Amino acid sequence: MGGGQIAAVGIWERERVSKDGVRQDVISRTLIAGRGGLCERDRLSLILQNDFAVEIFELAGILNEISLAITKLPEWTAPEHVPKSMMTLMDTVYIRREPLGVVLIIGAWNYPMALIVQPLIGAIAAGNAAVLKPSEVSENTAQLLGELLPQYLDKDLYPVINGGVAETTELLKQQFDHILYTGNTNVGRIVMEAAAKHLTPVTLELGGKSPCYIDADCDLDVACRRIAWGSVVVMEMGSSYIPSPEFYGADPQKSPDYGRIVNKRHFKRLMLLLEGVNVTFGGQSDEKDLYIAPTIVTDVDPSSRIMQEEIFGPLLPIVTVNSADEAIHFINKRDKPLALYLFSRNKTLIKRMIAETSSGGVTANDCLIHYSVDTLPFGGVGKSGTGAYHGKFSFETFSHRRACVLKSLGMERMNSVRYAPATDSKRKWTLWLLKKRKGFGKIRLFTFALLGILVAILIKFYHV
Ligand SMILES: NC(=O)c1ccc[n+]([C@@H]2O[C@H](COP(=O)([O-])OP(=O)(O)OC[C@H]3O[C@@H](n4cnc5c(N)ncnc54)[C@H](O)[C@@H]3O)[C@@H](O)[C@H]2O)c1
Ligand SMILES: CC(C)=CCC/C(C)=C/CC/C(C)=C/C=O
Repeated sequence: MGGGQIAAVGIWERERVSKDGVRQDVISRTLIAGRGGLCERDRLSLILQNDFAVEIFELAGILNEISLAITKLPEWTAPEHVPKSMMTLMDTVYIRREPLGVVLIIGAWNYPMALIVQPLIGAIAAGNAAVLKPSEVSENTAQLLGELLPQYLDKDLYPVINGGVAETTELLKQQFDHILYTGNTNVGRIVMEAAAKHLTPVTLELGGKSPCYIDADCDLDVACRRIAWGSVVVMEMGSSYIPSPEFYGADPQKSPDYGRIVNKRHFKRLMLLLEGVNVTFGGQSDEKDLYIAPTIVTDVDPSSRIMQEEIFGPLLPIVTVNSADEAIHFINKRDKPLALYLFSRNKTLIKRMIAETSSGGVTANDCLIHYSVDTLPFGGVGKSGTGAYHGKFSFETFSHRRACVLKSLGMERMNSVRYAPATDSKRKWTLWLLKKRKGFGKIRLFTFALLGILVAILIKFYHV
């Protein structure tokens, strides 16, 4: 796709969304159209085999966010009236959310549908056109998105560009109004560099290592089950780390619920991480089947590869610490993670660990749940990412907040205090007028008007 074509899409969209009434109608219809398309389970199941995982981890979030956006759109797009200073007391002061223009959404392979469509919902709700670049690693979903979306959404406004590094590199040369990228930190740098050439703002949804602390005061059985579930969900793999057949039977390779490594490259990468470490559970693999058993590694050296690199597979290294303080120190010595998981019965300790560390999000006594709450922003901090989305935060990410002050041409006497020639009295009045008064939002317009008139009389009286 050429830059001209993308720019043209942006201009047309900007014109089309410039009237709020039209905008809401267009957006609602677009979201509803998308919803119909994505609900078509018969089409999806052609390619997506594991219905439970697809429905719960990919589609549920998408459908809930579409409903939320449709319901909340009038509220999100309404002008937001804000507290005023004395100087703007008689003016209309508000924030207007406007579309940014044309945004680029680049997805990763582990939730290939959700990582493209969830940001897209926010982009559409905010009134943007969006170019979509699904991950080529999950090629079936990429193909499905390429086939399905143009059937339900305007293909000029929401084109799907499929391809690999070469195509993404070409796309990144174009000028966009925002880029949301999900993927690894190294490519995150490439995306940010390309965006910087056009001064394009970015949301980077990156990764890294997310620590999980298990306190001595904990129900280990519950913690293990929830951590096992969390590992499964993130890795698109499946097995309980508990040495029991509870989740997947005696042989996870035979379980229909247990996934496979996404491709040979990732299989080899994971097997390399296992070299020279102490495997205490699992470790079996079958390259032809891209299968790696759920594996626990203990007595890990913090400088080993498995502790340095992001894993993204069914390998769980366990580091023993002697205290919560040591765990906090361990976490703070490393890059700020995308997520932090804390398991303890001690609520005071959980609050302390949250206060003394930093991460994109936290879930206590479970894994990943903060991702599913659409009233929470989802994103990283530091090396795990910049910016956030989900629910209203997606809408905000893809909106420009335009500061609007609408004055009348009257009240010139009050304004005169800031005009030359400067006097001490004018200086004092101006400083007073610039002060923000608490509680203005609750005072009625009538009281505002009275106050304004009073100020004007005082200023006239003092001949400033
Ligand atoms: N923060 C989040 O929400 C989130 C969610 C899922 C995954 N992740 C992170 O994503 C990573 C896994 O994804 P991945 O990076 O292996 O995914 P990936 O290989 O699917 O790549 C992601 C995207 O980057 C593009 N890309 C790859 N190399 C590129 C290059 N040189 N130049 C330009 N574009 C390029 C790909 O085409 C793809 O669309 C992990 O680090 C994981 O933690 C983060
Ligand atoms: C549906 C429930 C209960 C949780 C959602 C879990 C989920 C899909 C997490 C994904 C988190 C994510 C994108 C991690 C990054 O790699």
